[in-house]
Amino acid sequence: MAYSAKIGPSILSSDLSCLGSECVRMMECGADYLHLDVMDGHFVPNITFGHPMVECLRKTVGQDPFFDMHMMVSRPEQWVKPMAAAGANQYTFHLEATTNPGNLIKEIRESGLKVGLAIKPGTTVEELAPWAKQIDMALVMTVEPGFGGQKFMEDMMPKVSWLRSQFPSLDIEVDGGVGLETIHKCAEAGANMIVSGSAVIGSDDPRSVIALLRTAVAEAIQKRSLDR
Ligand SMILES: O=C(CO)[C@H](O)[C@H](O)COP(=O)(O)O
Ligand SMILES: [Fe+2]
Repeated sequence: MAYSAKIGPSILSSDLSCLGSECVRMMECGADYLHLDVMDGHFVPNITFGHPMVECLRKTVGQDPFFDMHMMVSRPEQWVKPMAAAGANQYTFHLEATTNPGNLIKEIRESGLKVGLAIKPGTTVEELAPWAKQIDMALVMTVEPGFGGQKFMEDMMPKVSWLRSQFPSLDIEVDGGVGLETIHKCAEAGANMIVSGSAVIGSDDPRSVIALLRTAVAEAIQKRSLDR
């Protein structure tokens, strides 16, 4: 099985005045990667930060941590090169935000980044499927994008199961309301890249939460491989 369990804290719900040290803290607590939420106030009704912040975070955390950029922006084409120059590793754009996903995938790759493709809750997985063989990761949103701390949408799990059945080695990420109460649904459905914001950042013991999330996913992966 090509994919493995990876936990990527979303720093959206951390103290935004301390983003650098929060990123370092998450890596020290065992995070596999960092999920950085970029919002432009247009694609979603909220604003976070852009590539200048990413450049500063890269300087603070060093070269190793993998930055998965969740681009909740209306013109994703505009930020590929700036994000690559700032030190991003993966550029995850929304299918709903572009009329030419094929061209954008090509641009992202040519900039040396991995490609993630995200769908909002109202977008069907069949719309993502034609691109699945060209991307590194599919992101199935489990909340309406825009804010941390929302309730997990369990009715998104059939999308994850279907993707896992059709693309057995694809990295599949879930994002929104994922924590210790909801991880088992995600893991059983076949998600392997787990974004968790408030459940990790808000915990007194983020190290344990990250470890428990990873174990749940790793066990589901092992079970799936034994069932095959
Ligand atoms: O993309 C996002 C919101 O649009 C965030 O990554 C997500 O909401 C994570 O936070 P939480 O785990 O608290 O839901
Ligand atoms: Fe996100």
